[in-house]
Amino acid sequence: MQRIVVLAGGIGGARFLRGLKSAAPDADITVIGNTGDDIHLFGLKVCPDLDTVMYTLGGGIDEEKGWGRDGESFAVKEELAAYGVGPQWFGLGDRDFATHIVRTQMMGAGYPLSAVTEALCARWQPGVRLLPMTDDRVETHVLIDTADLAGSDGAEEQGRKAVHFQEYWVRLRASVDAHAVVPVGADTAKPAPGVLEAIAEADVVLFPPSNPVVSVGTILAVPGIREAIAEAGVPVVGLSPIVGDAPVRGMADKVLAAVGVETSAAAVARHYGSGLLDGWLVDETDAGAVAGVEEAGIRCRAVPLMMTDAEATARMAREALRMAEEVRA
Ligand SMILES: O=c1nc2n(C[C@H](O)[C@H](O)[C@H](O)CO)c3cc(O)ccc3cc-2c(=O)[nH]1
Repeated sequence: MQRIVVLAGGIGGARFLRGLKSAAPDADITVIGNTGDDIHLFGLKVCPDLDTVMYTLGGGIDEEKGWGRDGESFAVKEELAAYGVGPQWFGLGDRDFATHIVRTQMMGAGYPLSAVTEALCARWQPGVRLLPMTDDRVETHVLIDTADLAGSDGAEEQGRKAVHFQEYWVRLRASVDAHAVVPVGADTAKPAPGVLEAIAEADVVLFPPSNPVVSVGTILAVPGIREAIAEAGVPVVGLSPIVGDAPVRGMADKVLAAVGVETSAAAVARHYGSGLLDGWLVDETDAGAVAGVEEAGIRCRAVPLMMTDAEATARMAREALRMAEEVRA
């Protein structure tokens, strides 16, 4: 049986995984999920990327938004607002709240996030083994100018401030410049149980079209994970989240700029580098980038990369697996 390890962020990773499951129905898939987006709200631990993968593969996702539960209502959020308790900019629905309550309760009882994730997945049956990248607390913070924060009247001394990734992404809609992206806690985090073992036993490692900085980049920032992938000696193939010099969805350009990477399919491949990446798929629109990526020592091909429907997404997954076989040969 083919053993596939996938490093996944939120929506892009989850949708790609759906395609991968249909392209390789018999494969044993382990997903290493980003937890740098996690946030504590109302006393609850919220894990957006793990939940997005779990709900998407388990059939409980809001398909239109790509995050949160289907058939959602927002009574709790409205009641909290009536008490003047925020933040209101983060849309937690009633059904979703139940997940965070169960998670927080189990963690309060001493279970690590990896065990809690397994327990939540017992209900959702995502058809993959979903592991958080770490059981330790990692929080991605984004450094912005204080002048860009609402409420700043410009009179106070101007400087820089680190805000939680979700505040940057959801409240500020990544509308202001990011000067740095810091996965706080990553440097001392340990890979969660099973992560290094899954990588060591993998036949192929895939980077879906997830955000290279705040999703895949954060997972790679956990000491030991990047090294394990580089040393696994198996094909590592990625799919570009950048098509035609713009992110397919989300605002990846903002955080790419913060780490000094141009928003292009070729620049993202070079950012990962040939020491990590063996193969890279770019969209047909970016066929002109293929030669440059190959010059950087990474096998590259242009194929359709828009996850417009299940079949198109499955084709992308098949192309990634085919490229892995070519690399292996
Ligand atoms: O744009 C939004 N994204 C929301 N997301 C998505 C999420 O913040 C980001 O898209 C990811 O963290 C990026 O990978 C949620 C995800 C959850 O699991 C639970 C609640 C939310 C709420 C929002 C929201 O209000 N607005």
